[in-house]
Amino acid sequence: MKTLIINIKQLVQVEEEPRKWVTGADMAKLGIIDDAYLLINEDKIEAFGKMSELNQDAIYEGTDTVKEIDAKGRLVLPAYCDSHTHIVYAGSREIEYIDKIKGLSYEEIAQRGGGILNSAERIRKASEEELFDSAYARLQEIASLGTGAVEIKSGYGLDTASELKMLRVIKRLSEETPLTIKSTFLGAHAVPVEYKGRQTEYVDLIINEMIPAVAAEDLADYIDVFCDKGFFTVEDTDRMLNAGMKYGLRAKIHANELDYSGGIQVGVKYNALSVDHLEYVGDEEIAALKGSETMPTVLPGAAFFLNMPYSPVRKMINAGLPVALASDFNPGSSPSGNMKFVMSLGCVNYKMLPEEVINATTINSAYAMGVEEELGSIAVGKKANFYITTPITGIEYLPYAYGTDLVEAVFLNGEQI
Ligand SMILES: N=CN[C@@H](CCC(=O)O)C(=O)O
Ligand SMILES: [Zn+2]
Repeated sequence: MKTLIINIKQLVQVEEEPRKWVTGADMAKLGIIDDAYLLINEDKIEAFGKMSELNQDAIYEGTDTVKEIDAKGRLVLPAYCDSHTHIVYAGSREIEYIDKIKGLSYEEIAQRGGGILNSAERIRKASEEELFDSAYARLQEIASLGTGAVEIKSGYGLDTASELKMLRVIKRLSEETPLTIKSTFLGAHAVPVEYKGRQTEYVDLIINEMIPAVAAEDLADYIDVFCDKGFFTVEDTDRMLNAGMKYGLRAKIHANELDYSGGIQVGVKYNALSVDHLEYVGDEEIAALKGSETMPTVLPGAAFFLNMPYSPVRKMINAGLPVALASDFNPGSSPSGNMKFVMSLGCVNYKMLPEEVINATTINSAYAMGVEEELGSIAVGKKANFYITTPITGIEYLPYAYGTDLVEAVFLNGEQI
């Protein structure tokens, strides 16, 4: 079955030659075809181009069914790739939100047993079924907002059985939803209460028990560590990434959210796919990232929600680096997976241009979750994951109208959801 979309006002993020990522000044460039068509064959992109070049007869030849959609006045963009989320969780944390409004810091809330440990207590009590159902509903919500691929972390279990439970839920989500899902083991998200004061022993548990168990069931694509002040040290991180590497788990880590933690450097040392958060980035961190294969990933929703300093995105782009943006959807620091709002925050708070935030949430975030060969742009042979907007003026309107849902239809694997 083929789907032909005609009269597209702007077909956005088209690539004749697929790239792995977009860096530096190129981030402000975007392939756009005005007055375009897009042809889908089953679950893949078969062709695209200008309406004036469309040969309808050739498309209909030898095909029984061609579904035609007239997109007059509308834009078509590749679905977002959200490369950093914690979407499997039990219960919201609006009480901490109030504590934050009253002036408590993220670290103070964590020290009082709130934060990640609060979510850990709840996830340990929750059944796999409950976790699946709530995460499934969140995935449906983000898919309706235009997200087609998502990375999901464990990290609220903090004991072997509960971490495995979370990862099994992620596996089931990837089997039972049309979204493309990558799974990350984050046993080193925080030290659980029962290991308080015994951090090294908890790290030993992760290395000797959790990582082998995760690998034995083939439950994760990546390994993550929260390498930051008050959480895991560079030495802990080094040990865990080294252990993960032996089981084929590439690093994708939380780094430099709370301080110049050394997380970026240790991530690059292990050829991490991405280092995420990056509120504290100076010349040394930029030098470490230059020439590496590691995607600097910024999480504007978390910095906004926690009222944190903003990552020096402009400085990184000016230094020629690529930058990805992700939602960090989680109950504590970013209770939203709305990638259009992430783009708006990128523009307003990080002075990124609309072209830059689109690159950062599509091709670059696809790289940051290891799916850039199949997703993240409109290119022949790539998976047909895209959305059609409501009638709008152009790409600038997307981040500008920050509170309006402008998604009219979402297609994942060639099918409208
Ligand atoms: N910074 C570390 N971890 C999460 C927060 C998780 C939570 O507070 O529950 C993050 O990415 O923001
Ligand atoms: Zn996170």
